[in-house]
This record gives sequence, structure tokens and C-alpha cells, in this order.
Amino acid sequence: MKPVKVGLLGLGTVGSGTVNILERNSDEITRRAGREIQVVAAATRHLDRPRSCRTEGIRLTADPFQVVDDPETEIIVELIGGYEPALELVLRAIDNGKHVVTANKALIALHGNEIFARAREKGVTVVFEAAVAGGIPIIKAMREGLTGNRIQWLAGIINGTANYIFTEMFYAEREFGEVLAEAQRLGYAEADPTFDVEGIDAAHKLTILASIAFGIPLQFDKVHVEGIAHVTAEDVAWAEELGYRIKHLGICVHEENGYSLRVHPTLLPQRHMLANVDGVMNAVMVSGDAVGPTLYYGPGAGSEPTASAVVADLVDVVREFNLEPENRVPYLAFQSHFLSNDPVLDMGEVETAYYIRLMAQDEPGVLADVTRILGELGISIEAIMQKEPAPGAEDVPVIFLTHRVKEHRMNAAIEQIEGLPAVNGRLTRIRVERFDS
Ligand SMILES: NC(=O)C1=CN([C@@H]2O[C@H](COP(=O)(O)OP(=O)(O)OC[C@H]3O[C@@H](n4cnc5c(N)ncnc54)[C@H](O)[C@@H]3O)[C@@H](O)[C@H]2O)C=CC1
Ligand SMILES: N[C@@H](CC=O)C(=O)O
Ligand code: NA
Repeated sequence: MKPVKVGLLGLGTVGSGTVNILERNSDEITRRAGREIQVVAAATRHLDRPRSCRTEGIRLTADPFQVVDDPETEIIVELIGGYEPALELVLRAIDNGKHVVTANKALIALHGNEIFARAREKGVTVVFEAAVAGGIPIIKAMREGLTGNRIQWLAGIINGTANYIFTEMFYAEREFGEVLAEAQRLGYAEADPTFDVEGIDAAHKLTILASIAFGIPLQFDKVHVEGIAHVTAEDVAWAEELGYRIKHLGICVHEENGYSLRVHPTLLPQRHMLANVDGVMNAVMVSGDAVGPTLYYGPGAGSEPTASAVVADLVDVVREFNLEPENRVPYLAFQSHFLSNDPVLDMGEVETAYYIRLMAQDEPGVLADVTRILGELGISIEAIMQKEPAPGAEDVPVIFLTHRVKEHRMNAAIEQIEGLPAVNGRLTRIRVERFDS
């Protein structure tokens, strides 16, 4: 059989990893796919830059549209990233009748509904395993392995850079700037690293996971997003004293009246499996009504770990090259005409427990005022801890752990507590989850 001809858009971290795997494991991949997979053309912005893969036999160009319009390329692998020109390129590839593989979660989270509709119309497929949790085959597992289940919730560490920064800053006591620069050097970070630090990249991935879990359209704008910047070393240490570890999680839950979709730092019991996922590793826990909780663990970023998922997608496409769209695994696990309109809940309606830290003047009556406010709003306290002021400071840090309560009630409590004359500045609030059901 003739080799399948592939056009690559982007020869950076993931693009060069893809070329390297296809070359090194060529025999193994051919035995699995049934045909050899050959990269024949690639687009890169800088043609003469040294790169970490061989390019003999690959036509290089700085114009990605040349690759997409090249009649020889049958599958386009989009590894440029970002919204434009990636969206235009992917739509043009589809219009040209080519299948598409992409690692671009930003593109799928924001434009996936449109891209999938166009691909269905044109009879081609678009696959995106590398877009979520890098090398972990989480999309395959959920979309195919868990189809007998009603998914109840999922929670995951889905940004390698943020988890790497957390681990190095808080457990190796390194500086934020230094660790972020290292994550960039290692190829983990997004082109704009604020996407990693502010939780936007995790929200892109959560958008995709939630749609696959619940069969809802992609709705990035409904995700509640918080980054990692407001978590301090002191909060990490105090959480540890209380038996918790702080992780930046993407969480979606099938609630009574809809779905909650959120990305935020979270206290987890120290012994929880997700609490022990460190560095660039990712892990996603998915709970189904039949199977119970399941866990998927592996590298969430990096050249070959991510390219591993890209190549797996390529093999899938080759195996199913001529399938009609209605015979393929649906993009979002559910048939497109059966997607649900159930709402994504406003964050005020979501219930969690809380870690609250306030800075108070060391005078009688402050604790009584705070507990009164919490009590009046029906928020029950699980633990209170008062710490020594920092050297040279007068404010006393006071930490509360609460039981579960709807967020709008906690917002009301926080507003009142921050208004107390003896409470200085803003309160720190970190949600607490146990995931033990
Ligand atoms: N780096 C990682 O660990 C992971 C990355 N991803 C995603 O994979 C995609 C690629 O990421 P990286 O390889 O890290 O990026 P990168 O910055 O290392 O590489 C991007 C490549 O695209 C080329 N490029 C960009 N704009 C272009 C244009 N207009 N015309 C021609 N070439 C252009 C650049 O020259 C470079 O070769 C992104 O969507 C990213 O979010 C997904 C999972 C993990
Ligand atoms: N920047 C992302 C790359 C993989 O998706 C991350 O750090 O997880
Ligand atoms: Na993946």
C-alpha cells in the first residue's frame, strides 16, 4: 500500500516530536496503522533555525496555506497553536477534503462546534487527543471506554506548567520567575504563558472534557476560571498543617440542576491521589455511575509525550480513512443531534467547602464576630487555626475551614467579614474538595 502523506503545520516542540516518533518508530507504527505514515511537507516560521528533528525529504515552507492546499497532503496536523491563522487553516484543510489532527485546545474549546459541523458536512474527521492532558489518552478513554456510564464528575490536574510551578515553588522553595522560565525552556508552557498561570489553558481543556463527559456543547465562556497567582507559600504550609495539599484543578460535576465547570486552586486531603501528582505530570479522575472513580495519569506536556498522542490520532485516522462521518466515534462522545441543553450553573449556585484566611488585629472579639457572621448565614465551621504574626507584622493570620455551602452564601459572609473594623485587607478563599463519593 502507498504511504499516507501528511502535512505538518508547525515544527516546534510538538511538531518536531511528531517527526521524531514517526521516524524512530516507523515499523511499529506501520504495523499498527496498516500503511506507512510519511510527513511530506511542513510549515514553520523560521526556515533556517536549528531544530530538534531531521527534515530530509520534507518540503519546508514559511507559508502554512501551501501545505493545506498541497494536493499531495491527505492529513493535516495543526501544531501552530492559537486562534488565527489556525482556524482558517483547519477550515481550509477540511474544505479541501483533508482529515485534521490538532493539539490546539484553545481552537477546539472556542471554535470546535463550528469545526466539527464543517467536518461532518465535508465527510472528513478532526481529532484532538493531544489537546487535553498531553500524552494521557484521556479523550479515547472517556469517549470510548466509559460509554456505558453516566459520568458524575471529573477532576484533574490538566496544566503541566502550573503544576510544575506549584511543585517547584512550594516544595523546592524556588522563585516563580525562575521556574516559569524553566517550564518555557522545557517546552511545557503556552506561547503566552499567562494562559498557563491564569488557568485559561486548563479552562480550554476542561471545556473539552466536560462536553465529552456530559454530552453538552463546548461552552468555554461558562467556565469559572481562577489562576495560581493568589496562592502563597504560607497558605500552602497552613493547608499542610490542616492535612491538605493545594492543587490547581479543573473540575466539572453533574449537579442536580445542571453542570458546574470550574478551574481553581483546591485543597485536597493529603492522601488523595490527585494531591500527589507533581511536576509536569497530569492526572484526571473520572467517576461514572457504573465503574466508580477511575484515574488517568501521565505527562501533560513536553515534546514526545504530546507527540505520542498526535501519532496515536494519526494512526486512528489512517485506520478509518474512508469511514462515513456517521460511522465514526462522535467528536464529543454523544451523537451531535443528542447534545443536551441543560445549563452550566452560575458559580453562586455551586457548593464546596472553604479554606478562609483573614488577617486580623490581635484584639478580643474578632473571632466571635467572624463566627457570628458565618453562623447567621448557616455556614458551619470544621476547624479554626490562629497563627503567630509574621516577624515585624502586627496582623494575626486566622484560618477557618468550613463545611460545604453554596458559593453565594460564602460571598455574602466574606463581604461582611471584610467589613469588620478589626479585619485588614481582603480575605483569601480557597475551595476544598474531597472527591470521596
Ligand atoms: N508544548 C506542549 O507540551 C504542548 C502543546 N500543545 C499544543 O500544541 C500546539 C503547538 O505547541 P508547541 O509545539 O509547544 O509550540 P511551538 O511554539 O514550540 O511551535 C509552534 C510552531 O508553529 C510555527 N508557526 C507558528 N505560527 C506560524 C505561522 N503563522 N506560519 C507558519 N508557522 C507558524 C512556529 O514556527 C513553530 O514551528 C499548541 O496548540 C499547543 O497549545 C498541546 C499539548 C502540549
Ligand atoms: N502549556 C500546557 C501544554 C500542554 O497542554 C501545559 O503546561 O499543560
Ligand atoms: Na491526551
